[in-house]
Amino acid sequence: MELQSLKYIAKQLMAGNKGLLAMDESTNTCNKRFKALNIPQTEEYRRKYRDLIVNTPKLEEAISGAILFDETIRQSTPDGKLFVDILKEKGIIPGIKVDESARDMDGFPGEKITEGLDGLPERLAEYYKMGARFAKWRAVITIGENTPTSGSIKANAFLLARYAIICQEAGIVPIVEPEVLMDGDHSLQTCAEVTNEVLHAVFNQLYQQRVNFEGMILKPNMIVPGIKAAQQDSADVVADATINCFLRCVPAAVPGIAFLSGGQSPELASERLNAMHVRFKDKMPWALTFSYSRAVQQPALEKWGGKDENIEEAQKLLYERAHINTVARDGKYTPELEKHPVA
Ligand SMILES: O=P(O)(O)OC[C@H]1O[C@](O)(COP(=O)(O)O)[C@@H](O)[C@@H]1O
Repeated sequence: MELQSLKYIAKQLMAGNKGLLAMDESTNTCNKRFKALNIPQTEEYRRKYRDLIVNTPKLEEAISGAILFDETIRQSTPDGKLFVDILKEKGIIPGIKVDESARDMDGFPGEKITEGLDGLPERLAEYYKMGARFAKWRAVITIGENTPTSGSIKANAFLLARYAIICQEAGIVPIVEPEVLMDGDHSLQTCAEVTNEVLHAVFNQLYQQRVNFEGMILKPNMIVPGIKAAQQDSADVVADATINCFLRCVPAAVPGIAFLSGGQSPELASERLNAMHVRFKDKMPWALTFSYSRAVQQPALEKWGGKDENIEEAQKLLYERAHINTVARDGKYTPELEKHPVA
């Protein structure tokens, strides 16, 4: 595949102050989130919810690309318009999650492995025809007493790299997502050490598998303490730890880094992204943005609650959260913005 077109897509995805919208929750994950809010866990309700998202007014002002799930890329509005076509008309580039989710890793208690390479070239060819121009694969790394092991880091990194080169050969920009989970009570320092090791392993494998760094995007975790850690560090500390780690591990040829939110609150995810832009303005070789699922969608999902009469208000909240993150990408976020998100 011509590198020029991969580079062009990656550049468009990272353009201006926009970010990526992760709306690719697998059926299991989506149902889990619906269940917590007593929303029926059916295909029709997942369709209704994704309909609400893609039809959110002004979404394209804040979002450059949207990652879809296989079920979603085939879905449409009640009058038969494919979601993927609605996104394209808005100038939002459609993307597709192609991994088959993380599952328990055989022989490695407490760790996960993400698979999904079987038939990938054929699946990508179909998604390309449907309009997808980028893809995503999420590997999961768990911090525990005896984890992560080097065996699981290597296996996940290798699979990420094979996925990435297969995408590039199909003309699709791979988003490479090695997520070090926030679960647990570990310190920020531990998250930094593990993330450092994981990113080195991932870029080593990407290099060995001949992935073009110019034609990919990295979707990493921020370096944060575990959700149950006694000490919760400030946004500035998180920003310094995260960007200093990336400066050591992520080649300058990579055009963009787009964060997952990983269970941070929407406010923290915005505040931390902002701190990185304030503290490292003009010092980062890559574009840095968001690719949040929960930290952008959660307030809207809660407002919707499965009820048609709440769609408009939920869309407003979705747009506001996406907009706030564009402000954070400009390094202009203030907590005040939470009260009056759109001037
Ligand atoms: O359904 P899965 O494979 O568990 O993925 C869950 C989510 O993780 C993400 O990669 C990141 O989501 P968060 O921003 O909520 O952490 C999303 O793109 C995806 O929807």
